[in-house]
Amino acid sequence: MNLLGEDVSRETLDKIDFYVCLLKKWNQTINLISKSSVSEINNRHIWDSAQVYDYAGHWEKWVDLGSGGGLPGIVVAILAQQAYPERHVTMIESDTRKATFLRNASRELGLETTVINARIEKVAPLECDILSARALTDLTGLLGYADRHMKRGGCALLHKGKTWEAEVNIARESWSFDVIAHKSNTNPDAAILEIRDIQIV
Ligand SMILES: C[S@@+](CC[C@H](N)C(=O)[O-])C[C@H]1O[C@@H](n2cnc3c(N)ncnc32)[C@H](O)[C@@H]1O
Repeated sequence: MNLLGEDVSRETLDKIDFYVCLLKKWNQTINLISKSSVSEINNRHIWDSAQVYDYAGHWEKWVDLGSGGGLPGIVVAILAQQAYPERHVTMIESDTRKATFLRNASRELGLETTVINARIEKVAPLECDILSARALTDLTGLLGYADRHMKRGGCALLHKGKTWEAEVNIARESWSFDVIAHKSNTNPDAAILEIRDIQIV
């Protein structure tokens, strides 16, 4: 696997394999990913999540909203761990059983993440460099969350499905922002939206 033009180490790939094992095991009792997607877990979830890492550039503080089973929060933390141990990932997840999974998986994987078991809108502003969210809510809602938790000059990297263009147009009614749409490598209809300079209109 190649990210940012760098080869990913054997150790990192082994951690990703271990994370996949944990996801599959816990998915038998908690709905972390849809049962129908388990057979395609690497492409549908792991490499799909890993794409945001490519677009992040330099960062110290990453916040992933509505992390569920750790997509993309845990994947990003694994990718950063070896080369950039000073980088920190915080995950916000309101479902207590999923938050327990995130804490447990982080411990088993040796990741120094922070898991906040609360609603995003109730958490005090986190001032992050990078904010991510996958399969959480529409773009207008995500921009409200980003405005709360991203620091000035920060960047939101948002997984969006085939409605992304319509969502951008609707969001422009409430927010002004700069956006670059990166075509998804795992789904031709989907995009990773790189969003900066968010301001309410
Ligand atoms: C559809 S899942 C997506 C999970 C993961 N990001 C993924 O791509 O598989 C959305 C997650 O966001 C959480 N969630 C929804 N609204 C939330 C809120 N306001 N605050 C915190 N977590 C929330 C849900 O509990 C759920 O785990």
